[in-house]
Order: sequence, then structure tokens, then C-alpha cells
Amino acid sequence: MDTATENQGTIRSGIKPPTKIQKPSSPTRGGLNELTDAATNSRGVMGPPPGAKHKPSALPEPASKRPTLVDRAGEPYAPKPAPQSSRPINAAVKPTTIKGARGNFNSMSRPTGPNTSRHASASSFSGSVGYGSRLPGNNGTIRPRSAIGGLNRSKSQHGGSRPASSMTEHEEDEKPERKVFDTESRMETMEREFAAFKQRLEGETSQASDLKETIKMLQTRVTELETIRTQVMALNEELKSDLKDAKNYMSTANAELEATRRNHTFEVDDLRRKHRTEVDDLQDRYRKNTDRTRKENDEAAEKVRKEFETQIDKLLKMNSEELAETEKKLKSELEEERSRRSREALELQTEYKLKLQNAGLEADTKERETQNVRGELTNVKAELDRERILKNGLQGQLTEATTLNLTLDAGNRAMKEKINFLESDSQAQSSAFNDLHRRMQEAITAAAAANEKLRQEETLRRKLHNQVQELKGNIRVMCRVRPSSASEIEPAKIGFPDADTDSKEVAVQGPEKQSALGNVTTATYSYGFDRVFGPTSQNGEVFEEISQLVQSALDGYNVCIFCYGQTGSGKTYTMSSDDGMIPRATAQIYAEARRLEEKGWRYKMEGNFVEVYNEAYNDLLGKSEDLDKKKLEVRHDTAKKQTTLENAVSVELDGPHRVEEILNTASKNRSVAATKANMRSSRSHSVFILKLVGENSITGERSEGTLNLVDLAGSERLDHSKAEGARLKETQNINKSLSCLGDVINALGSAKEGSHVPYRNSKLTYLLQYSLGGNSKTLMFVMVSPLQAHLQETITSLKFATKVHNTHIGTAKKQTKTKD
Ligand SMILES: Nc1ncnc2c1ncn2[C@@H]1O[C@H](COP(=O)(O)OP(=O)(O)OP(=O)(O)O)[C@@H](O)[C@H]1O
Repeated sequence: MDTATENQGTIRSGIKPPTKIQKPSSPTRGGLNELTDAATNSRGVMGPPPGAKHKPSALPEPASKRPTLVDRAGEPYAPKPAPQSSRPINAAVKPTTIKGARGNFNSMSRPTGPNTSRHASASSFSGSVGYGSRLPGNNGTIRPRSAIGGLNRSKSQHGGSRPASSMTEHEEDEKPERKVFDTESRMETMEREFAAFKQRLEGETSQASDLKETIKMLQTRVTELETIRTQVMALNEELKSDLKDAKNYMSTANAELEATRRNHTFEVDDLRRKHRTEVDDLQDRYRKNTDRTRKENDEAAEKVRKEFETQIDKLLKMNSEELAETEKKLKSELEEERSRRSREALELQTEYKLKLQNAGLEADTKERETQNVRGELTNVKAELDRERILKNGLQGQLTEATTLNLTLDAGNRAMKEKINFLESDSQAQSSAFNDLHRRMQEAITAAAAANEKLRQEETLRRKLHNQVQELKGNIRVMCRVRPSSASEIEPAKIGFPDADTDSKEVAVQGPEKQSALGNVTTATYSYGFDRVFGPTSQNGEVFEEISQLVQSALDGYNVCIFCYGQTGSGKTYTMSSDDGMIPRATAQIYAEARRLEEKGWRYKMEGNFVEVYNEAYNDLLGKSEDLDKKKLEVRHDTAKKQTTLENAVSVELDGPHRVEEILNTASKNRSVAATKANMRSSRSHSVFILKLVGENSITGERSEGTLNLVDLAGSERLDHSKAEGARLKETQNINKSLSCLGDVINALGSAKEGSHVPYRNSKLTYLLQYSLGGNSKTLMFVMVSPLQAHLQETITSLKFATKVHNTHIGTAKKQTKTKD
């Protein structure tokens, strides 16, 4: 083995070459560069260890760079000034080699460059040993062979490039002096070589120790770098985890931000809605109050008029009675007065006659006395004058009495005339009264006949009305597009092509689509329904369309009207606002029930308001704290085809104000149950149930109808992946119940009589079992938002409604019984 290989071996065993030392970008790079130089140097000397990826390192360069053995092995032999034999010591000191070398000496010791060069460059050092010139040692003695032999022994396998036998043959041919000289010179050469070798060995040893130090430094460096790398990796891991945490935090913060934004939007919507509802409430309340006041005023005026008329009649009657009495009284008084006056006149005449007779008698007596007593004439004359004055006074009295008598006679005559007049008027009046009485009897008879005719016509009307309803189909679908508010700025393109004629069509422009060629197109989708209401339509207009169905409920049919559509499309506005379908339907029912009273009908009305939330029933008229807790059960009487709600509060609707109370209680209960992230009304179905039981005391008919007014939960398809916890559960339940409703309608439309309809698949369809299908009339309102942002949901809703519209459900049956 040559020295280079040895050195190489030392490096290989002593140092584990750095494998993946990355070039740091830190200031330590300078150190690593130094190492690289040194390593390059070392590699230049030793050659890289096989298989080791020895990267340039920053080892410090050895103090002096000297030519390596390998380098020197290729150099030509130059005996002076210093022996630079590239031969290894083992070959040089091997005894057998010495022998062999001697034989070759002459030919090989010639300092002919090319030859020497050729041998020196041979792969085996032993070949060159023979011709190396021997220099004399310090003491001139030949170095003991054993010492060299010892070296030789350890490296013997490389020695003997020439066969010993051939060398022995040559030796025998040499002369003895020359032999000695050769041996000595060879010994010297060997000594020199040995010294040179020793020196080189020392050099190599010091170089090796340098290298070892360098290696140690390298190892330390490597360890340091390893530590740094570990630290950097740990730091990297930490940074990665920090980055991950930061990402998590960012996504949580984003989600929270989104939730907050959503909540905020909900709250703003709620507030806006609440505000609008309050304003509407106030307006409606004001309008209602005004109506009520006007109505009350009218009623009061009517009442006062009637009372006034009655009072006038009464007064007239009293007056005529009084008049008759007064007349009677006057007559009797007049009679009395007349008789009294005539009595008085007679008395006065009698008295006058008597007085006249007495005066005549007295005058006769006086004249006789005058005749008798002419002396007494003056007295008599005076007495006569007095008598004359008395007579004049009496005559005046008589004239007065006569005048009075005449006046009394005139009064008597006038009174008589008045009595005659009054007597003639009362006769006219009584004849008029008799006439009136006769006419009234005729009118009563005619009214009874008309009433009977009306009753017959009412029965006919009911029959015809329900025939018309049946002809219209037992499931009808109407569409209503609500107006956009001032804050809603981007409307969808929704048209009403036949708004001026039938109002049965709505056309929606779909979203933009881009073709492969980049052309942008938009499709317009048209949907036809029984009636389409545009944004300007009012609740009154909508109610006109459904009022006939409400009438059917009074006539003994089960009627179900429900509003379907996404959140914010106007379901609650249409159904439960102050002039919505619920208050209007109940007001119509009251008015109609009162009208029918004339025809012998008496109605009993009972209302329930329940909610289906998360596939459970809740009583909206119960206590708010019982919501989600109190168990509400739905029972079906399959024989009577009737539904009852166990544990639910039923309110007897004895006046229109009750509906307002019911709606307020329900709304209060729902707002108590609502949470920040959840508008309860949007996330549950509400069902207003009005049971109408009527009995006709004249005809003995009885009818039992139910009116169900349903405000469905928002139909929008929420992204399941975004919903979590309670919200996810709600979403799943809403989707389930709405798709069950679709299934039930579909099954009713396609199934033959008696086949299975999946009412039990959801609480909503189970509750409405007898109000959907054969024995009922159903009306669905599909509510549409006018906004572009809701376009996709609008199209989905309209598609669903079209499916329902295309369903034909069997004929409704009236639940009427006749008393035995
Ligand atoms: N025809 C209409 N005219 C005027 N405003 C309307 C009309 N329809 C709806 N609105 C208004 O639009 C808003 C949303 O309506 P509404 O609350 O009835 O929707 P919804 O479908 O019942 O929503 P939710 O599912 O949340 O109960 C309300 O502010 C309401 O007043």
C-alpha cells in the first residue's frame, strides 16, 4: 500500500466526512469556505474516500504544503541534493529486494532519465528500489537489516518485484570488492532513503496530526453546525407551528368575523323588519281604530236614528193618545163650561126677572105709596132715580152676561168645530193604520217567502261555489313577487308578460353563462301559475283570490293555504301582517257567519297556533317558557278524518279582536325563543288552525271545516358544510320537512286512491294529513324575492312550485251532516 493510500485510510477511519452540510447563509459561511479550501487540499493529498461525498469544508490549510507521495511518485529519480525516492520503504529494505536490486544495479542505476522515469512511474515501488543510489550514513555503518527488515516484514506483500533466484545468479558473477562497495553504497543509499523516509514520515505524521486536529476542528464544527441545524430545524418547526396557529387563528377570526357580520345583518334585518312591522302596526292600528271609530259612529248614529224614530213613534203615539184624551177632556170641559154658563145665564135671567119683578112690585108699591103719599114723592122720585141707576147697572150686567153668553156660544161653536175636525182626522189615521197593518202583514208574508227562497239559493250557491272550486282544481299555486325596499339596490330581472290580461305568468332572466368561445348568454325562464301577483299588488288583492277558499272552509271543507319561499321573500307579510291573510280570513269568516245567522246557521270557531321546529310541535299560544319543553301531541281520528292537538291552548274566536291577540301572543313567544343567530320565524313552520263548526237550526244541517294557514320556514338551501351545531340540525330538519311536503304532494298527484302517501315522514305533513289531499283544498303561494342576489333560490322555488302546480289532486269532499 502506498502512503497516499495510507493517509487516505487514516482520514477515512478517523473522520466521518460531513455529509449534508448545507452552505449556511449566515456569517459562518467564511468559516465553511476556509474548511472547503483545507478539505480540497487534503483531498488533493489523499484523494476522496470512496463513497464519501466530501464537500469542501472550511478547514484551515496546513502550515506548509508539500508535494504528496503520489505526486512525488511520478517524479524522476534525482539523487541530489535530497533523495526523493518515491519508493516505499518496504520495497527498499526488503532483503530479497536488495539482492535482486544488486543484480539490476548496472542497468538500472544509470542515471538515464527516461529509464528511471519509466521505472519510477511504474505502479510498484519495489521496482524502483533497486536503482536508488545509496548515500553514506552518518557513521558510515550500514544500518542493521533487522530494523529495515522489521519494516519490510510489515509490508512484505508489496515487495519482491523481481524473483530472488535471478538476482542470486547475478551476484555470483560480480567481483568481491565491487560487491562490498555496492553493498556499502547501497546501504548508504538506503540509509539516506531511510532518513529521507523517516523525515517524510515525520512530516506525514505531523501532517496527519494536523489533519487530525483539523478533523477534530471539523468534527467540532460539524457538531456545532449539527446543533445549529437542530436548533434551526427546531426553530423552523416552531415557526411552522406558529404559522399553523396563525393560520388557524386567521381562519377562526375570519369565521367569527363572518358570523358577526351575519349576525349583524340578521340584527339589522330584524330591526328593519321590526321597525317596518311596528310602523305597519301603527298605521294599521290607526286605520283600524279609524275604521272602528267610523263604524262605531255609524252604528251609534244608526242606533240613535232608530232610537229617535222609535221615540218619535212613541211620542207620536203618546201624542195622539194625549190628543184624544185632551179632546175628550176638552169636550167634557166644554160641555161642563157650556152647561155651567147656560146655568149661570139662566140663573142671571131668573135673578134679573126676579129682580125685575121685585122692582116692578116695588115700583107699584111705591106708586101706590106716591099716590098715597104725595108728600113723600120727592123721596120716592129720588128712590126711583136710584132704582133707575140700579136698573141701568143691572141692564149693563145683563148686556155683559149676554155678551159673555154670546162669546161662550162662539167658543162652544169653535170647540165643536175642532172636535168635529179631530174626530174626522182620527178616523183618517185609523184607516191609514189599518192600511199599514194590512200591508205589513203582506210584507211579512213576502219576506218569509223571500227568506225561504234565499235559503234555497244559499244552498244552491254553496253547491255551485264548491263546484267552481273543484273545477279550479284542489291544489292551486299562486306566485307573489314582493317589492324591493329602498336599501335593496340590485334587483333581478323579473317580468310579468301577461300582467294586463290574465296575470298568470312570471318570467325570470337567469344568470349569465359563458360558452367555450367566451360568448356570454342569459336564458329567460317562464313559469305559469293560477295567478301571479307583481310587486305592486296589495294584500287585499291577494285575499280576493283566496276568499272563495275561506268560504269553502265555512261550507265544511278542509282548506290549507301555505306560503313557500326563501327567507325574506314576504311569507310572513302575506300571511300574518295586520292586513295579511290570517286577519282577513278571520274577518271574512266573522262577517259571513253573521250573515248566515239570518239563514239559521250558528258557527262555533276555535283557533290554534302551533309551530313545527326541529321536528317537534310547539304551542305558540301557550306560555313562552313552555316552548321547546311542553309536549304537544297530534292525534288523528281516522274514522272522522279529524285532527286534534293534545295539550294545545285553543282560543274561542268570539270576535275579530281575538285574532289580533292570537297573532301577538304567537309573535311574542317566537321572539322570546329566538336567538341572536336565529330568527325563529325563519327557521320554523307556523300553522294557524281555525276549526269551524256550523249548525243550521232550520234545515238541521251541520258542517265541520278547517282552515289551515301555514307560514313555512325559509326554503333556502343552506350550505351544510358551513352550518354547525344547532344551525346544522335546523337546516337538516327544514330541508327534510320541505322535501317531505313535496313528496306528499307528489304522491297525492300520482297515487291511486287508497295507496300510500308518506304523511308520517315529517311532523309538518303529519299535522296537515287531513288538510292535504283528497278531502281538502290546497293553495300554495310561492313567494319570490326581487333581488339578483337571491336569483338562484328564486329559480329553485319557482321550479318546485311548477312541480306542485302540475300535480292534480282528487276531488275534495265536504264534511256535512244532516241531523236525524
Ligand atoms: N308585498 C310586500 N309589500 C311590501 N313589503 C313587503 C312585501 N312582502 C314582504 N315585504 C317586506 O319584506 C321583508 C321580508 O318579508 P317577510 O318577513 O314577510 O319575509 P319572510 O319570507 O316571511 O321571511 P322569514 O322567513 O324570515 O319569516 C319585510 O320587511 C316585509 O315587510
